[in-house]
Amino acid sequence: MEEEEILIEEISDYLSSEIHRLDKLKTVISTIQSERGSSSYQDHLSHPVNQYRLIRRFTKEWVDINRLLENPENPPEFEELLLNHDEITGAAQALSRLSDVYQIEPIHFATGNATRNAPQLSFEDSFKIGNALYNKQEYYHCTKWMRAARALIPQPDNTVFPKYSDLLDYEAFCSSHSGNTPRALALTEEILKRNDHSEPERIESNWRYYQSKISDFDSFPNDYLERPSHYNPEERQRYEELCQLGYDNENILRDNNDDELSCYFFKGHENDFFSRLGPWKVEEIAKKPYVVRFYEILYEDEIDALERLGEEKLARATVFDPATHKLVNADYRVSKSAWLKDEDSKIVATYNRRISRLTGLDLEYAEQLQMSNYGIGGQYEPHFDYSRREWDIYNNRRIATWLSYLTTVEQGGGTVFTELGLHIRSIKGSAVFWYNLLPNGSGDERTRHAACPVLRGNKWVSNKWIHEFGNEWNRRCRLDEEADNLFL
Ligand SMILES: O=C(O)CCC(=O)C(=O)O
Ligand SMILES: [Fe+2]
Repeated sequence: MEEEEILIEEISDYLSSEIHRLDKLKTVISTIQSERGSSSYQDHLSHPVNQYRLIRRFTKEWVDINRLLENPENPPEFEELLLNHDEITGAAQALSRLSDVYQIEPIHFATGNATRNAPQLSFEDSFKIGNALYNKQEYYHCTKWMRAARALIPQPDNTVFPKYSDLLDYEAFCSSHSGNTPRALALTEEILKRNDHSEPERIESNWRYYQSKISDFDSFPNDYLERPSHYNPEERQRYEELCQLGYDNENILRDNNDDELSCYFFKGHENDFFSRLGPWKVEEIAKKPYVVRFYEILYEDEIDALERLGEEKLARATVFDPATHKLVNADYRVSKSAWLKDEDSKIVATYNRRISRLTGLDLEYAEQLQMSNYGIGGQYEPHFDYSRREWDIYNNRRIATWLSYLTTVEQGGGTVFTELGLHIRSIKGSAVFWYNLLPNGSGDERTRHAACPVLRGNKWVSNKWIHEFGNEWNRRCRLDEEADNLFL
């Protein structure tokens, strides 16, 4: 009887720990299920908040599940899907970038007011994002996310981690490091008043420290936060203002309305019978320099095929290790671009021929077709497409760019020309063309441009960079004139 009693106790312990384990598993899996929602994957992931949450699940919830499954005989194998914490940091930085460029306060991301039909972030998520930024010493953004977490924390907070006082503590530290010590002091005083922090001595010593630093700042407004400066603040501001045109009112395309622009049907170059029979819709976007958009330049099935080819190459680049011929868990960031050759598909070759026919330019020296997919907050800061390195200047630079859009982005994700004051929306099936070099061969600085971060949607573009060589007769060297139509 005694032996049996011990056995019963042991089995009961075992049972209750197993029940506890299974309960936990159940809770985690149902959290995951509820976050996944019921819309299509494409639609779901068009929201940056959902992209963040997917990344978070593979650093937290699935890691927990993996641990909870340690004993059973046949656990599903998914270790190679788990992400390390850098991914959360990347996502936190991306959300903060969106917050800066589109002037959306983190609390609006958290409450679902940032994009149409947006999901919400919990206070834990806001804290986690703030914490990742704290670890990266990005105190300006850390302050904002901690503040959002504080606004969202359930009250009273006895059962949650972190507690309200912990959030105050983080926010105080980040405020102080972003230059607002009076704010840090006020927040620390609030912690002391609450009298529920687990390290009261540390909080008191913080309070003394902030107090000692404060005298010079007396007249600071309480919630003042200075945004860290950028290496080129004026261009940065122009870039952000132009990007903001793509946030909501999609009809506004430009803030510069000086040129007389028109739309026309383009019947092609001499001997282009194809275009004469089926002219192309062209919209002039700027005259000097000449920038045009072709509409309906790619057909639906071509777009699908190009995206598929691009995706295959992107996927291979991230998970396939050619040295070992094995699937590897790449810890470097996912590359965004893939290059497509004529031989990859008839569709690529056909499209390249079309580009050549419409621009009147020879593609023998052109680069392969580049496919780019922008991830969470994906962007490309202001740049020139032509090289400005000394050596390259005499060596076959990119004379022109043919930029195709394979998706329509719901919010954000336009291309902006910072010198021209232009915002070009990403419209599926269209392509924008411009010359990067003046007819005398020097770089045209007015072509400085950038890709705005994708706020909502999925952005696929493709670049075809056409070079000088082979085009000596197609676009002749001239000293004084600039291109003011497609064939100059
Ligand atoms: O994606 C865009 O809108 C522009 C991309 C770009 O400028 C580039 O890849 O050079
Ligand atoms: Fe570019």
